[in-house]
Amino acid sequence: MVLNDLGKKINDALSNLNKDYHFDKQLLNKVLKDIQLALLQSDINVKYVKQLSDNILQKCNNIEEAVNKKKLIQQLVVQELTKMLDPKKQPFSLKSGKPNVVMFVGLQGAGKTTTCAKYANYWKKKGWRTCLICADTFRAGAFDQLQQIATKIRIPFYGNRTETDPVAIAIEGVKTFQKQNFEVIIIDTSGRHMQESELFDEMKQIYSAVCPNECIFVMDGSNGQACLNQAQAFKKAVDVGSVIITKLDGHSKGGGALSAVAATESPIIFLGTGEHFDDLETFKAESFVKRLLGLGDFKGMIETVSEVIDLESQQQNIKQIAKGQFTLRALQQNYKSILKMGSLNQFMSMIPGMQNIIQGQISEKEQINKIKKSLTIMDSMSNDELDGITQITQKQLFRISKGSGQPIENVKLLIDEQKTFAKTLKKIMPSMKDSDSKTKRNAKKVDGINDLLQNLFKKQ
Ligand SMILES: Nc1nc2c(ncn2[C@@H]2O[C@H](COP(=O)(O)OP(=O)(O)OP(=O)(O)O)[C@@H](O)[C@H]2O)c(=O)[nH]1
Repeated sequence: MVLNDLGKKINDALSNLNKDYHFDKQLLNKVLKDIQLALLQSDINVKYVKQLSDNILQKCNNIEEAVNKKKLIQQLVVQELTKMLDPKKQPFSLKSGKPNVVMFVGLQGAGKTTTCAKYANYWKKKGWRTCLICADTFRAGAFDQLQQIATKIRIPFYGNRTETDPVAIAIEGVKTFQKQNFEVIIIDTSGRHMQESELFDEMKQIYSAVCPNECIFVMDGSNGQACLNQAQAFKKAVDVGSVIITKLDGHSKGGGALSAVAATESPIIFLGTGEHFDDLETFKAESFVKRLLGLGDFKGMIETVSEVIDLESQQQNIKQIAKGQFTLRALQQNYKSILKMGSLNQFMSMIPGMQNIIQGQISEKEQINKIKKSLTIMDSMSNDELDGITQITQKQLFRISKGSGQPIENVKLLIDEQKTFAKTLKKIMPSMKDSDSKTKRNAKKVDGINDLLQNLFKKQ
């Protein structure tokens, strides 16, 4: 995940507090110094670093009495980092069935066009009627770039190659899509330099003309603490509702951008973590900090799982699983749910300790490919085969392999995988028999998905 190094360094500092050590003020100061160093190395503003360690020190008055000192300080670090990154302001939430107009602004090359596409893809995957408008008439090629991406992710696109007025394009695009009952109408605008007052005026004109429900400021995270001035300049010009920080992949100094934006009190909603459409991580301060420190985020995980799995419509599936019948169809449904969850790595980092397990294992792209291959194979199976009514014979193996275009070994591997999951579930199901509460059902789904995910991350 983003800022892996920071998380590792803070954890290294905390490991000095193992119970066996003799604890005194000197040791506490050393631990706090190491934490300060880790934060400074990831470019977090020195003012925040000082504030954070002062606050922790103040709350450590009775630490000698604490049974688990490491845990106490870890909790304080989580609290203080969360406080720093959480502006306590709720970001805009989309209204279902209504046209939500979302305008993207930012400096030249910050990653607006790419992020518009990622944002569109994110909401489309969640079932929203989403579309894209190119109101960038400044950069030659912006029209083609967005149109090509829109085609790739199958999202309706509006642009006008011959019109030179971005305001007219934005108005026309919004009108067109409103008439067609689109719910998320995304406007990409030209990139600006902070000194270019004309382009700032143009941005204000588009803003006034379309009155967006949400204005998102896209910022290049590799600019570190300079992000603060940029965010403030844009906030002054238009009513920036929230921020997306891009290019945080592999940027060890990403803490600078995070803390700088936090100072503007605009909620950060997503982080851009790569050039691909799926490289977008949702950002919630507490969840982010917990995952950063490898503590997992069960609340976030349950929310994610409940969001993508319609428990009511899956009653039949759950009943079957409860009887220990984990069929290929159940596996197919679970794999489809996993694909809907967005970033797999982000999901995995919600599981405590999983961060260490997945490091060095197969990449997210490889996992997704593996799932997609399995789904292609299952698409070539009959209903009876998926439901376990017919045994899959050698002849059927050949048919499925031919139909899916996958080698026969992959078909066998998938069937073995399903048998392993079924066995595991049979073992753990009896302990759940006496429960039917929603939370336990959700927790059970999470368990099942954990098993699947753990397996996916194994090197083949
Ligand atoms: N590594 C990485 N690259 C990114 C990310 N987001 C965007 N990029 C890359 O940044 C470059 C600029 O992205 P664009 O989306 O064209 O930027 P823009 O803000 O629309 O550019 P202008 O319209 O000229 O202002 C492209 O090469 C993108 O692939 C990210 O999260 N990570």
